[in-house]
Amino acid sequence: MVSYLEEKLENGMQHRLRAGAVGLASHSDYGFITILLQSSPGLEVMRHHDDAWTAVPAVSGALHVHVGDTLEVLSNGQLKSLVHRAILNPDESRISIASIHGLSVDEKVRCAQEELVSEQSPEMYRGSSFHDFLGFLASNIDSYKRSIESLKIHHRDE
Ligand SMILES: O=C(O)CCC(=O)C(=O)O
Ligand SMILES: [Fe+2]
Repeated sequence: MVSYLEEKLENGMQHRLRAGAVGLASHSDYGFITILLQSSPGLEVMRHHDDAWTAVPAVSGALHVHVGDTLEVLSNGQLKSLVHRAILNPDESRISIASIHGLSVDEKVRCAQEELVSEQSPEMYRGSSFHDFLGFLASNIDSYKRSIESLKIHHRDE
């Protein structure tokens, strides 16, 4: 059993991949905000205005904070969640710690109704919970779809 595990783990080791390969595929995080600490470069974010990938420098002790899907839903799209990914570097080991902040598993979040929804500005996303998100992941395991796309409400005049 040990050799079975060793072989599987060794095959899955990311250092076997070429430099610059994507280690963690493009995604946005569930939750309101993510607070992330990286020990060396690797994190890349997609710029909102032109979708270009931009490396986030690893500054010792600096925390990187970004908006997650739940905050996009809560703000009715006024704040956009950040698409990001992690790139491999076979010469340097890298540790990243991501702390993703959300509500309890069955708590559905939808946007603030009275403050943000009107005839001119209709609700843009269906409410959903972390439980719903896990269900989405399980049924889209082989695709790179973002769960927030599945929450968008399509209004008739769009
Ligand atoms: O390793 C990284 O910098 C990214 C980690 C990440 O995106 C995540 O855990 O959601
Ligand atoms: Fe992430």
